[in-house]
Amino acid sequence: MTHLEARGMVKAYGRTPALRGVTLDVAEGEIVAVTGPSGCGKSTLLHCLAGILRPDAGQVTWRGERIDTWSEAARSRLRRTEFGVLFQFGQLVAELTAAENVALPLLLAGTGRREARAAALTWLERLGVAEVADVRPGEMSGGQQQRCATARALVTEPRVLFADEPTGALDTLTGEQVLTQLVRLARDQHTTVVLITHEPRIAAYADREVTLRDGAVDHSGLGLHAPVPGGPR
Ligand SMILES: Nc1ncnc2c1ncn2[C@@H]1O[C@H](COP(=O)(O)OP(=O)(O)OP(=O)(O)O)[C@@H](O)[C@H]1O
Repeated sequence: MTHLEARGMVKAYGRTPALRGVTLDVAEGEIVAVTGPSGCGKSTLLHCLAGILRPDAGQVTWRGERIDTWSEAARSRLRRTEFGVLFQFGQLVAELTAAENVALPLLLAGTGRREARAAALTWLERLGVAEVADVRPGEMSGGQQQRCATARALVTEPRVLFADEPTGALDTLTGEQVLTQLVRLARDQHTTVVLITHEPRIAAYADREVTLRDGAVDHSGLGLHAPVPGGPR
C-alpha cells in the first residue's frame, strides 16, 4: 500500500531549480534508495518528503493526508513522532552521552526519564554499541557515533526513516556494517526507509532504486545499480 507520495513536486532556491516535477510513491515497509549525481536534487527531495522543506508546487501525501500544507509546527511534530531523520554526520549533542542522546527524542515526546533511558540502552544494544552508553560523542569513533545516531533515529520507532547519506562519512567497511544493521532493524519493525546514497553498493540494500537527474526522476532504467541475484539484499 502506498503511504507516502509526492506528486509533481517543484522546488527552487532563488533561481536555482532543485526539483522540476518529481512524482514518487513509496509503499509501506519499502526501502527506497535515491541515487543520482551531485546536485540532482536528492537532499531537496528528502527534505520535502520529510516536511523539513515545503515544495513550491506539487504535493506530498502521507497516509492519504496532504502534509505539505501543514504548519511548520505540525510538520515538526510529525518528524518527532512518525518520521525519523538521519543525516551523514549524526549530529549528536556533544555535551550528552550516547544514552542521553538516544533518549532525547523520547524525553521530548514526554516519556519518563527511566523509561527513556531503558529504551535508549535497548537501541544502543541493537546497534552493537552498548559499551559507549555513558561516553560522549567526542570520545567515540565515527562508526560508533553513526550507530548512536541511527539508534536515536529509530528509538521512537518511526513509520518512515529518512536517511541522507547516513554512511557517507564512514569508511566503506564500517559504512556497510552500519547500513546492514539499519536495514535489518528497519525490516524487523516494518519501517519504510528513504535512503539517499551515492554508492551503487549501498543502493543494492534497497528494495528499489530511484535515480534523479537534473531534478527529475530518471526513467531511462540506467540507474547506478541493477539488482544482482544473490546480492547483499
Ligand atoms: N540552500 C540552498 N541554497 C541555494 N541552492 C541550493 C541550496 N540547497 C541546494 N541548492 C541547489 O539545489 C540543487 C539541488 O541540491 P541538492 O542538495 O538537493 O542535491 P543533491 O543531489 O542532494 O546533491 P549532493 O549529492 O551533492 O548532496 C543544486 O543545484 C544545489 O546547488
